[in-house]
Amino acid sequence: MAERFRVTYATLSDDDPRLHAGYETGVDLARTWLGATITGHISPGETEDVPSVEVTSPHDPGVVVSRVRTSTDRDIADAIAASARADRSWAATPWRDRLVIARRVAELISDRSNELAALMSMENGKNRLEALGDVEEAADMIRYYCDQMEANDGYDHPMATLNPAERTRSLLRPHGVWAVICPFNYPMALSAGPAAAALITGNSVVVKPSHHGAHTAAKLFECLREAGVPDGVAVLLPGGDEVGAALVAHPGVAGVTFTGSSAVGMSIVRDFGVDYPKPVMAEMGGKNPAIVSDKADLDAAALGVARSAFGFAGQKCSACSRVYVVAEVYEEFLASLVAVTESLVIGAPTDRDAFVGPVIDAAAVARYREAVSHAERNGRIAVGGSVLGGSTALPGHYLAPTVVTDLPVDDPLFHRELFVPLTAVAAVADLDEALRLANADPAGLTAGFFSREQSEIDRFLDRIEAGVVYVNRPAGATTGAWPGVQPFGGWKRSGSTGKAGGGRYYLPEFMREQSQTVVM
Ligand SMILES: NC(=O)c1ccc[n+]([C@@H]2O[C@H](COP(=O)([O-])OP(=O)(O)OC[C@H]3O[C@@H](n4cnc5c(N)ncnc54)[C@H](O)[C@@H]3O)[C@@H](O)[C@H]2O)c1
Ligand SMILES: N[C@@H](CCC=O)C(=O)O
Repeated sequence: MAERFRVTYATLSDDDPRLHAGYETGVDLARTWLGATITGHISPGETEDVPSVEVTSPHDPGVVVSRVRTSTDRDIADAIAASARADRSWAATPWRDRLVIARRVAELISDRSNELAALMSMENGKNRLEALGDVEEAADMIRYYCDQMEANDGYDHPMATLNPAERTRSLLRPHGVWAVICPFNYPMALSAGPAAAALITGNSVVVKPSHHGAHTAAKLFECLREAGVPDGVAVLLPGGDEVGAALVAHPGVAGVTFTGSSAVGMSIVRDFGVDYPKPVMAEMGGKNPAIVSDKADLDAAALGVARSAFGFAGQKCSACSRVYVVAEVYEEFLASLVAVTESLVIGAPTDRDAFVGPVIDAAAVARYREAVSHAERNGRIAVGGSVLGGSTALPGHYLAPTVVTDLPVDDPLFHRELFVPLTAVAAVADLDEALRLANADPAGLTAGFFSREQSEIDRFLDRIEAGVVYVNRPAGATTGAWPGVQPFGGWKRSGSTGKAGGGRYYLPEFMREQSQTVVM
């Protein structure tokens, strides 16, 4: 086993050659997995021979990463039935025993972080440090949720009594079959995290990955099996959007954690639980602002904004896609941001030095082209603006990191989540105007602020409407939360529950309270 390194999203220095040697060994192993057929639960009578989707690497459309077999309606119905049967004994398994298994899963993930990260780099284009971070975040989420279960005594507590002959306890109990629907951009952390939370709290879980995360999810399922999660307790159901829709429409699903776009998330929030209310956790899109005061360290601000705007080519829900800068320092900040942006290395995600990799698909390239041409007509491109893919070195969906200026503050580029490496910058009169604009958007996921003045910091923290906020963070103005450190969840259009993953209030969302009074 390769030596372990703990890479987080705030890891800025990566000059240890052993880290890179480990990852490169992972690349060699992951290459041998390319082209595999990804299947999940296949019902008796169904075969592998149903429509499958060929998933190619965003870096190189000539590389087939996987063939994802589409789960059939029968697979889905049978998987949910099997999951419901398995859940009875899983829910009855003492929670401490469930934690032993979950912690084994976390160790297996950490042991395999190099090959899992390398596979992810090929599957969705995430660069090596970010992919290693995604894998390690998955393991740390599991560890954190285990610690939370222990810290809360399995959420089983004695209550007061009104009669000496009576004993009452309050306990949180699982719901049953829990669906986890995952986005393409964090295929380990955002499948393993919610799935582990569901399992630790005694639910069985059915996971529907994105096509560009299905291979990584299949490797997660190998860890679950090897750690001892019983058959049926965790089921993989690969497929497209229609599989996700069929899963949430099935009456046997008791709860759902969805992570993805606001449009899909809001439709699930509206439609899930027709006969009676059922828990739905929807973690959705962002349009995350950074505010730069005239009292800021402008170099730190430029670095933090660039890392958050262009890390994973702008494809994080937490990406910084709009920046409001107090007019006095606007030109100086912009020059610094342009310089940092020009210095970013664009390259194959498995390359050691690459910071910006490809975007996920041709649809993302089309969104970028449209946004750039809109910015050229209505504002100014300060840096970037070109489609780079198609060369021998960069055959896939590569885009230049782009900073757009001189747009009116109500321009759609300040409000549409684009999920490409493009950020819009505007000058504002003061912090009050910046806060008003930041809060005017219906999204409320993350936000960042740069200022050295405490009274301004207090005002920002008091008034900003977002679930995850950072002040003076060059490692990421709006990105880079870590489980147990920064609970991650959105306000307003960005999240449905007001509680956050990787935080103290997450596990109870997967359970329902029962008070039990017994007269002796
Ligand atoms: N708030 C967060 O924590 C968070 C984290 C990561 C990504 N995101 C958001 O996710 C989006 C990017 O991911 P994406 O492009 O994979 O999102 P997406 O909404 O297109 O897809 C997410 C998942 O939902 C499935 N799906 C699609 N239609 C469905 C339906 N009608 N019913 C059930 N499932 C359906 C997809 O197949 C996929 O597995 C961005 O908007 C980003 O901001 C949010
Ligand atoms: N947790 C990640 C974002 C996940 C969304 O895509 C961050 O904090 O940057």
